Amino acid sequence: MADEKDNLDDLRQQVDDVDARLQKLLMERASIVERIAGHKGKGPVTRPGREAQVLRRIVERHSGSFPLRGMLRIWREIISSSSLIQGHFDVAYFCGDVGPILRSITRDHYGTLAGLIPCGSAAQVLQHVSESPHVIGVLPFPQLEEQDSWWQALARSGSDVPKIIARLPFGSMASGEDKVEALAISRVKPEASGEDTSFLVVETHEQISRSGLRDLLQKAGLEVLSLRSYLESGGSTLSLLEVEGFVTEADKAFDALNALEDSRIGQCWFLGAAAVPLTANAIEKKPAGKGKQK
Ligand SMILES: O=C(O)C(=O)C[C@]1(C(=O)O)C=C[C@@H](O)C=C1
Repeated sequence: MADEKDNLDDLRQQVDDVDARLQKLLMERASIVERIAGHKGKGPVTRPGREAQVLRRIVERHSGSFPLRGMLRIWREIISSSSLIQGHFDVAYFCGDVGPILRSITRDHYGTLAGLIPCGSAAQVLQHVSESPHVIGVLPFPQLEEQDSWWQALARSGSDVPKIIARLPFGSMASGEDKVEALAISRVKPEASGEDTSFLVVETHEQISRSGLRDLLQKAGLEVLSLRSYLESGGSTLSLLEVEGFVTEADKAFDALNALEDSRIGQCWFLGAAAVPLTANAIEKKPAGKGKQK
């Protein structure tokens, strides 16, 4: 029931006023972003760690009836448009088995204006990203027992080797598609967001059980969250590990692994890191829908 004090025209006028203020604030935000761009030089413009911090703050502050998922979606558009103010970037995504879903996850995350490059294979995505610092790649999250997965191509050294920089969807936005996850790769250096997981590849020369490998890594101070293994033709095994925290080659855990001097362990590579996405729980616990909030 409408409140008798409220006059419809007045209320619409108030909405118009709020819209004008919002737009003015977004234009002000854009001019600040232009100044941020001046600090970045010619390098890549996106900073996934910072983006995660911005979105987490949106969740913390949120209250009232405006749906949080919608709010996050708006902010993804703001952030992506703000990246494009600073410089062009394209997103190459793998349109294999889960192609249509990966496309919509990519579009949700990188916004309406990002140029999307559909790729028929993960190798093509990797090639686009390797060739340009202005291309981000989106690839399916590695599955448990895949024999041929794209992450093996990142297990090498070199400054032009792409790194994992983000995990999508970050805001668990498109309902029904949440179960499909993807990883974004780029030549941007991964940056910590304060709540991250990292991806490492460890080579092992002899048969070693999953739990044995987990124990060894724990000795080096690494908390393994998940592990995927791949047997190479030469007989050694490559294992992709997702570990707790932001752990780069510069981390003491890498030295600790070498210091173990365990002959079963070979090389170890840092593949990148990603901000831990918002859980559906964190989003749903925020009120949405009709009714006044405290
Ligand atoms: O903080 C920055 O570096 C920005 O460029 C601003 C901003 C944003 O809109 O908040 C935009 C793009 C980056 O990926 C991260 C954040």
